[in-house]
Amino acid sequence: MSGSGERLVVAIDGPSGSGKSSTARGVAERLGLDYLDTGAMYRAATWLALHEQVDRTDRHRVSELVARARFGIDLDPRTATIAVDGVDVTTAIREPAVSAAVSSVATNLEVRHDLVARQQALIADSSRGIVVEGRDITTVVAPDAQVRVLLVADPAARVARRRAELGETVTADDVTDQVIRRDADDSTVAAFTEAAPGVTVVDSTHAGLDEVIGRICTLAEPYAPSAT
Ligand SMILES: Nc1ncnc2c1ncn2[C@@H]1O[C@H](COP(=O)(O)OP(=O)(O)O)[C@@H](O)[C@H]1O
Ligand SMILES: Nc1ccn([C@H]2C[C@H](O)[C@@H](COP(=O)(O)OP(=O)(O)O)O2)c(=O)n1
Repeated sequence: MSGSGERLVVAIDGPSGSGKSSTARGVAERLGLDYLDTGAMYRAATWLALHEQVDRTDRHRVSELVARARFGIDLDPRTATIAVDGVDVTTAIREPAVSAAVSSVATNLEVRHDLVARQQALIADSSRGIVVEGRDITTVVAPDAQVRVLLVADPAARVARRRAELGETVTADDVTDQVIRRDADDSTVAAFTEAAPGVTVVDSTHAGLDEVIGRICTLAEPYAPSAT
């Protein structure tokens, strides 16, 4: 399991727009590790609930639907595709409708229990070592990871990044909803606003992507002799 010394596990948590996905993928590519985006799993569960038109306030129905679903998760950081019951949803899970609804599924504790178990199984099965990113990786999913990072950035920087990414497709209010409101909702079930003991805080507000990737690779160096 993670932390036992044989396989490197890098756990990265942080709020929306802090740079988790791009940073985690970059670290995984540089160190030759697998990559798991746990947010994509909550998004895929949300896509399924929307697709099946299940009432998301009916928490038990949503969790039953998710429990029956087969997730196809590609751990290659260069591709990182995700499928639900054989349907590739890699692009669909980034749609505004999924972003707006995902917190209602991510705050469903039955769904969390199910997805955390699946994430831990994927980590246990990774023979190369793995970079895992989300909101509760350093605290719940892989608290014994050798490298544990809380990636933060000022709210204004996070909103600006999301805005640049989404472009003309969304309004300023939508972007603020996707970043600030969603973090407030998500932080009711996962502690990603403060670093847990032993977790290194990395602030990306004024640090470029390459610099942030480099800092995390440096933290991993003692555990990955081939790391640069
Ligand atoms: N250190 C950084 N400096 C500037 N922009 C960044 C940095 N890290 C990521 N980004 C950009 O910010 C946006 C959001 O990054 P992303 O990795 O999706 O964040 P998260 O997964 O935390 O929501 C992307 O467009 C990404 O290229
Ligand atoms: N380990 C995780 C990962 C994500 N979530 C929630 C929080 C978010 O609202 C959604 C989607 O996460 P995602 O990382 O894709 O969100 P951002 O791209 O950072 O905006 O899932 C969670 O509760 N626990």
